[in-house]
Amino acid sequence: METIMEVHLGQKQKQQEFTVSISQLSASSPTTPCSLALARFSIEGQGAQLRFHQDSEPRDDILVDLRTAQLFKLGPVESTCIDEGSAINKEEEKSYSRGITIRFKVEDESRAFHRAFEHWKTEAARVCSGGRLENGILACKSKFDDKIEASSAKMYFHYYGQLLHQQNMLQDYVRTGTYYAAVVENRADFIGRVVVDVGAGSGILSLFAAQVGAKHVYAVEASEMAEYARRLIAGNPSLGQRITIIKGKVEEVELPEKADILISEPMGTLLVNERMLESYVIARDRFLHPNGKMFPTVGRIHMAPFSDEYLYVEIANKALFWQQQNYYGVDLTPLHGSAFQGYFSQPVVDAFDPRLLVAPAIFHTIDFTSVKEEELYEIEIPLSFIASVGTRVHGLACWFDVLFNGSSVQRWLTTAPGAPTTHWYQLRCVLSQPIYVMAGQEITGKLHMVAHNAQSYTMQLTMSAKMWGVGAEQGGILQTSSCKLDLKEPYYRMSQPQAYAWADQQPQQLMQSQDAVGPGLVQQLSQNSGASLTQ
Ligand SMILES: C[S@@+](CC[C@H](N)C(=O)[O-])C[C@H]1O[C@@H](n2cnc3c(N)ncnc32)[C@H](O)[C@@H]1O
Repeated sequence: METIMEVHLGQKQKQQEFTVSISQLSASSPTTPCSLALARFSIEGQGAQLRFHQDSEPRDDILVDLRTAQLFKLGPVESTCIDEGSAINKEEEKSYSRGITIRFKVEDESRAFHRAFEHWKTEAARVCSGGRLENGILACKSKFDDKIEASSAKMYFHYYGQLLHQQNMLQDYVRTGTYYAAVVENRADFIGRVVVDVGAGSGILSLFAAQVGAKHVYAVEASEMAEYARRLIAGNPSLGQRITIIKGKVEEVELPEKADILISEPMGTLLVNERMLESYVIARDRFLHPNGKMFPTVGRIHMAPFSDEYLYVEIANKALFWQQQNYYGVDLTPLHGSAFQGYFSQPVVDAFDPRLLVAPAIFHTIDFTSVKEEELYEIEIPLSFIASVGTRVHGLACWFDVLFNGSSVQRWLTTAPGAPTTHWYQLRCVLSQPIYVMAGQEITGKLHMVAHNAQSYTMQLTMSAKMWGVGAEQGGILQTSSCKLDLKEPYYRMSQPQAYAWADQQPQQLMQSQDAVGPGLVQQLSQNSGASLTQ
């Protein structure tokens, strides 16, 4: 039987109650007489608290700040709770120390209360950032909320909450087929194991894990897609009985046990867009046993300079509109420069012919098993290439691949140019000022990416042509070009006609299935491409 647990701390969802008898002693008031109260633990919008609700008005409730409170056993059925924090309810004095004597009916109840107290104290410490608002209310924010703008997160999870977008990913057969193959070929990594599916979406990867014999899969999904996943799993009962859908962010939910293996599809454009890799790494630190496996295990960003006159002219021409001096009698030219730069600040997303690359590619590796979440906030990649041909370099072409480092089979999922196209396509950063190179000349530079709170990156690209020929050993720079781009605002060029027909000219191995495509072939393609460049 499948279950759905709503675990989203910060909302009124987790509660536990005990009926007890209490009396209160505080610095400002004498001991109160014994009275019956409902002791209720909760993590709410107001923070983590223990509320003693007596028969009277809710405003007479006694609220205890679980981050600072301590509980001592006075006897088998009697305990005292010391609260040394500031008042949570604003009517109370701002700073105090008070004791609440609690009497239980039976010893078992006392034990259960102590256990719950410890559990909720741990929860309180974990979910509360420690910030206290002016009105004395605890501000509980998760790591996700701390770094991501609420409006961005809202749009993001709204997008993934729709079946049409999940379908788009499911219909990327290169993507989904490679995940399936990686799981099936490495069933030994899943049989009898506890699995966490990080950002489960429709639940497809959880179902794959259950198919190959996972003991239990916890499928964590923050968007409304969790409900659809529950329905999909209910419709596949033989697998669904080993899957638990948990609606919430991986940064916030609690799981009943640690995982042997994480499975996830956290890759965005250029691998890092959407900043979901950070959630994958947080999930690793929160849920994975030491030495547990991660599918995928490693990701690589590949980069190579390219030459594409058609693309350059197309982008530059977009700004021509602003060259008009008489647009209904208005001179638009003062804005031409800004419009021109604006178009070049958009990374171009499309599938291009690998023969446009003018040097063998280099790559930057991110090991998901060891990278620290903070290391993904800023990524700096030094660039160094040797041009294979003399040409105009229009910018940097980028793509990524990920490795499933299974115990039985190592499988790569690649988004390389020339390999079967995925829904990620490839990405090109186009320089507004191209640079000229000769065959054998060194191209240096830097790709600097800084994460922003709209779940993406600002990119700064610099490319330089180094001195070449006589005197080159002195290492001077002949020409430099830079541009700043926002990975969040790409130019999706897929609907545009491609300027070249290349399918029938590809090497035979490119026409073969994804099985044949690995990082070795990607390198080979990149090496070949420069030599056969046609402009
Ligand atoms: C790229 S989709 C992959 C969906 C599914 N695993 C698949 O392979 O078809 C990523 C999913 O992760 C979810 N997600 C992203 N960040 C998350 C987070 N911090 N916590 C939980 N789910 C998250 C998104 O809502 C989305 O459904």
